[in-house]
Amino acid sequence: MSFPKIKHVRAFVVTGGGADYHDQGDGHWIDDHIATPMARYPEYRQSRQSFGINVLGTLVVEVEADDGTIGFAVTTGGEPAAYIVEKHLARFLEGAQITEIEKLWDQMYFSTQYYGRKGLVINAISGVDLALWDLLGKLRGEPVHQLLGGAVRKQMEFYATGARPDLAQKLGFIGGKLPLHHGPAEGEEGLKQNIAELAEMRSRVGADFWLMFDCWMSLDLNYAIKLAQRAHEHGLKWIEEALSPDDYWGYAELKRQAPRGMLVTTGEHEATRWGFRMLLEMGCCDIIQPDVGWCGGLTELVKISALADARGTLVIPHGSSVYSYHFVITRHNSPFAEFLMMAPKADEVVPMFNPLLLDEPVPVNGRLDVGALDKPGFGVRLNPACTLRRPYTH
Ligand SMILES: C[C@H](O)[C@H](O)CC(=O)C(=O)O
Ligand SMILES: [Mg+2]
Repeated sequence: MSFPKIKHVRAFVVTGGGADYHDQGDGHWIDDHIATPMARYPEYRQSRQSFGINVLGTLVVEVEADDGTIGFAVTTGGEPAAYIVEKHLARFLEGAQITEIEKLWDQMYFSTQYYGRKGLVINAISGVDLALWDLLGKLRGEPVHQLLGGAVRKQMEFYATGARPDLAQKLGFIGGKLPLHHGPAEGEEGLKQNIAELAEMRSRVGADFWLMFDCWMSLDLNYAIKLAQRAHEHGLKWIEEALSPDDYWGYAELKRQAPRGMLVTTGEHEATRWGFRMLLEMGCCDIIQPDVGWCGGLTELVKISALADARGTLVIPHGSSVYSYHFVITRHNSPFAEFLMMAPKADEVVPMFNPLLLDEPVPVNGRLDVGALDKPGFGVRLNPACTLRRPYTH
């Protein structure tokens, strides 16, 4: 069977929400005194935007085939990632077969390895990889989940990340993940406030609703162990990304010392099969949370997931909206998914990458039927009302 070849690759940037979900306006829960590694500096404690969390913006990658069909994807990375796509990665794609996704991934990864391996470069590769899967799905007239082997269940269940798990419960989600508000620099008083917030939420949602803490890399091991111990009596289901992503040894110790029954999760800032192999083999966590837009794309996520599956570890992708849903529905070791509440007060469901995508599926009553994903490719369109800027060409 012959497919058109890849004719052209383009990279655009967009600001204001989209895949860079931290790029929100004033008064949003996602920028309200959330614990971060930068909170040791009082001047950067109140707002993550103050230290530049939203400085990159969204990257949009378009891959056009000879017949004019366009696949696209969005991730975080903005202008520097657009440079990498246009000036470095595009050369491997243009003129290649669209069906050569494995080879193209390999070429993108190894040609950038001397300055890449994790972070921005892998975000750029992920964006290209997802655009290739979108294009392949469109050319074959099949949804991406079908290209991955097909759905293993008819419906996905979601937990919600945001400041109001009590409202998420009313909206039908199976659990709520709270941002941790205070880190080690705020001492015992901050720790007490963290526990008080959890206790308050527990009193609102009852005993059975899942509650989790997202610590966004902000803690040290001692604090993380104390937090886990004190949170245990309030039924914390998991403690997420407590430590620096580089501290594999700390995670292994945290997992050893976490109260029995509490899960340790991490991985949203980890990348590639080699990074996740470290987390898995060092016994760092119970759930890995790769972001498909940051870990190397779908081609890499499939490998990461196979490693995890062989060890009995769950893969619950971080955010990434529709790009992760097409994966989650195809894997038994991804039994539920995350939904990031992008409403400023976390009080209603709005599309995660709002306003950038049209037809972006969202959970209804905390659930999404596979039918909502049954469109060619990833099944989403770019919103023409959003201004795309192409900073580089080649
Ligand atoms: C709420 C967290 O600090 C972060 O913004 C999102 C995240 O880590 C997650 O969804 O997981
Ligand atoms: Mg997280």
